[in-house]
Amino acid sequence: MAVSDLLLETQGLHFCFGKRPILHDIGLQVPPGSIYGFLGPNGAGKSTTMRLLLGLLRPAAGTVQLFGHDLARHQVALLSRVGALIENPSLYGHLTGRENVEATRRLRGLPAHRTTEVLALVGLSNSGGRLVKEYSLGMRQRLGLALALLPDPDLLLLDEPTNGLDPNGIMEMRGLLLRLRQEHGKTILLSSHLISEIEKVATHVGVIQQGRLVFQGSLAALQHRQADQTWLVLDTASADTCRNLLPQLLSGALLTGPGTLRLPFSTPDQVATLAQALVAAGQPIYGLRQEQPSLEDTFLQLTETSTAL
Ligand SMILES: Nc1ncnc2c1ncn2[C@@H]1O[C@H](COP(=O)(O)OP(=O)(O)OP(=O)(O)O)[C@@H](O)[C@H]1O
Repeated sequence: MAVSDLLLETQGLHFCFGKRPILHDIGLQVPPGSIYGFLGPNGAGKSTTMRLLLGLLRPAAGTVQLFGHDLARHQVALLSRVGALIENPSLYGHLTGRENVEATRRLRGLPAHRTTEVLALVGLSNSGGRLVKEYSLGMRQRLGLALALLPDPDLLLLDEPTNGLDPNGIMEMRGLLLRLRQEHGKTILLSSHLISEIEKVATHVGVIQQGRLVFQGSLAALQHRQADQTWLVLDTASADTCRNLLPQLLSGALLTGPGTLRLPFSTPDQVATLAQALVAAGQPIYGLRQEQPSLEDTFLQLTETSTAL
């Protein structure tokens, strides 16, 4: 994709807290109209990156381009087109949902009809008259999103928007994000440490591990990554014993349970040889099968093995 086609792009972004390097050479590429899942384990650097994107922190090196312009040079104008939900939204519990939206709307000098519109957008039209202290966590998150949507931004930056929500709240948030993209043309960058929450909504994915981007591309490309990889999974009585008895065949195998070993599948002959060797060594075979890694496995592999990249 040509550089100018990207709605959000960072180049060579570095950041340190004091002397401690936190982000290394982050090059995000967020296409317009995408839902970009920014994935990484706790402490990987997702929130820090999002703070840089919002101009809340300054990079040690590198640039942030929003809508084709340099954030450092046009911060106010560019951020007026961005809505953000970072951590828990600050809401007034003693006011109603509608009053909370009204307070922010007035502060920002936006037209009155926006309050009704954003409440409808996040599905809170009927609950707008209730006090926020009576809201569920899911409703609070959606109200936070309503505040972010007030200026009708082109880009939404959402930091772990489903964190702490129950399955129903997660489903509602997911439906809402899909609608915002499909029906309202929003581009959304959302962070999460769970691939399961991203894979149902994202069109694109960036995986960050220890401050480095270790994968970036379409969700299909991430799914494709696992397609050419197959595992051979052995269920037996004692995985450890098998590994000790057959070091040549099983030295590269991963113990995934007391009686389960996983190794890269190569050929059908490998299966036959292993089966024969196990029988000869007096070890039971409860199961010997080929398995395709799930998207979650791929994500775990990326975030476990990429520390040296
Ligand atoms: N204010 C701070 N001062 C010093 N170090 C910090 C500060 N904030 C975050 N860090 C460190 O920076 C690293 C990245 O943190 P960050 O919050 O960006 O990660 P994250 O991917 O958002 O994780 P989480 O999912 O836990 O929020 C972590 O090692 C964290 O300890």
